[in-house]
Amino acid sequence: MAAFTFPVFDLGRFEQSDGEARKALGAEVDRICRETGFLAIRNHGVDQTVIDAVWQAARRFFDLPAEEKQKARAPYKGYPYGYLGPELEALARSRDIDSPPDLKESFNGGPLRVPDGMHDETALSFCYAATIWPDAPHGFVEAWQTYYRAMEDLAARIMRLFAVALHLPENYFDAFIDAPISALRALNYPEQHVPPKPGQLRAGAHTDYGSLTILLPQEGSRGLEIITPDGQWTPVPPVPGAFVINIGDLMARWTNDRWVSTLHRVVNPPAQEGGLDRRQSLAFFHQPNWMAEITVLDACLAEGETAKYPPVLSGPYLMGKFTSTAA
Ligand SMILES: O=C(O)CCC(=O)C(=O)O
Ligand SMILES: [Fe+2]
Repeated sequence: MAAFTFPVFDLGRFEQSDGEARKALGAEVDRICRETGFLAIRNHGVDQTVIDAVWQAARRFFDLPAEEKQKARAPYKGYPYGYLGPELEALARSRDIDSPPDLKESFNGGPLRVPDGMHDETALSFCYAATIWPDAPHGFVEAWQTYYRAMEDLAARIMRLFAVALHLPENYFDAFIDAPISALRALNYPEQHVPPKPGQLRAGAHTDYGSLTILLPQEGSRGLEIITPDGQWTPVPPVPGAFVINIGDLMARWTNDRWVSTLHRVVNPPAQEGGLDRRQSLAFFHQPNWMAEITVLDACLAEGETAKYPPVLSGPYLMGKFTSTAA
């Protein structure tokens, strides 16, 4: 098999295209989402100052003393937002694989507002639960919210690209994602002064749960790996100035598994280098509206083929996935 090349897609070029060129670019994305489920998006239009501000804010937050960070901690196990300290999550457990906790800490935030008329008690106590903001560093909340809004906008543009890739009307997904329940997570993988336990990783092998994830790994950093179509763990190379996008389980389901929600993980820095390689990342987990009904797309069913999955509601589906990973 030919050596795997990580796919890179130019979003701005797609958005300016029309006619046959647009169809061809959509077909390219369809092929990538069927084979790899991961791609880098460049020429995405997100302002670098917005990225730098949240990156620095997250770094300054993670640099605070542990007691300071704990003031913003999630108040109980399973609470979705706030600070999640070291060794509190094992992503591999989402696949029923017993594993030591991941070697990371994170800060998590939810939707910026509760939509008018939202009275669902379960939604209000889960995805619309309050984000527990830290008091420091100065400017954290503003930088976070500005980046969150930029990610919501970028995710909506990528969903339009996905609609074209699936031969759907370009605005097909718009009604499913006009009150999305996405979450933003800042991750810090500390230097490893103590060797990891057997089987312990920075992030255990998992798939993401939602429609798509917009990942920003630390520039030039190593560690993120995906299973490529040949079944091998393969490093995602740094692509300067690009976001890494991946399909989540809900999108795989929506497309009747035409598109793949690819297994990925973050491996430890090489022990021979002393484990002294801190790594930071930002992950935006895009998730359709709480009440969006996700029914296998007709466009993904060949003549005579039937859907593999019954319809699910986006919010309750996410909740079911979420509860399995607390360590
Ligand atoms: O930090 C990374 O590069 C990936 C993190 C990830 O896959 C996740 O949190 O779901
Ligand atoms: Fe992930």
